[in-house]
Amino acid sequence: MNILDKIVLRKKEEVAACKAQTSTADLEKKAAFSRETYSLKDFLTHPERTGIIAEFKRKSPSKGIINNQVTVEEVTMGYNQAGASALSVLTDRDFFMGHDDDLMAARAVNNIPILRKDFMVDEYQIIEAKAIGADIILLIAACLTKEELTAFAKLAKSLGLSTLLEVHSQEELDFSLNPFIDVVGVNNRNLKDFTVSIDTSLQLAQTIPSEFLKISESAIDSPETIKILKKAGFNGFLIGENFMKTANPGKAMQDFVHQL
Ligand SMILES: O=C(O)c1ccccc1NCC(=O)[C@H](O)[C@H](O)COP(=O)(O)O
Repeated sequence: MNILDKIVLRKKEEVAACKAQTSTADLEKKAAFSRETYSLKDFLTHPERTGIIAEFKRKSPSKGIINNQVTVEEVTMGYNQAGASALSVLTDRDFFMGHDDDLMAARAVNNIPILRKDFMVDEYQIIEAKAIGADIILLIAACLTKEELTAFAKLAKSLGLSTLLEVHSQEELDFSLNPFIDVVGVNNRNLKDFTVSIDTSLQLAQTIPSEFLKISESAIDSPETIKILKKAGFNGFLIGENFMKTANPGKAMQDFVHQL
């Protein structure tokens, strides 16, 4: 079984356990559920923001521990000050050492959009995302059917959340677009075998319909790569490891941005 299938299998068990503990009616009573959300599209195109979606990621299946010596507050505030258009916070525990508490902590100290970076397999998680203070959900085409992608994005829209659709191939792009999607992300990492190539973004750039903003995700490790991706038409760039592997990820992003 590949890693993505393992993650999805475990996620379905986790969600079933959460549902047994906390109802959606209880989630809807949380204070964050009623807050006004920030729009990913607005912040990606804001002239004073960089287009970078900066990720808080302690660990990953491909790299193991990246950094577990920093706090979510210091890192996300550093990213915000360095001009992030949005924050991405991993909430998956078993494979990424994330937690819902990390997102809530980031929410408490930041006023820019936050992506709940997790593997969405059930509508319950979308309601939960709103209840913990997220503004954006991620839908990974490789894990979902066309019907699920439409239903999940439609629910997100009805809650005021932005949807980032993630694809890795032309085939995924062809079946997964729907009118409720806000932004299309091309993941340069093959989540089944961990190989990475920026060419994935460059190849798909032209075939993403122009009504969608587009972002490139993963393995972005230099300002030169951003310049190439911008030329290819990308509006946003999801970066995790390149910043998180340093002792001060916020400062690393600031230095990176100065070279753009
Ligand atoms: O990063 C992994 O190893 C991974 C493995 C399996 C599923 C998802 C995975 N990563 C999620 C991501 O796409 C990245 O965290 C994100 O795009 C940032 O990538 P990077 O800048 O390379 O840390």
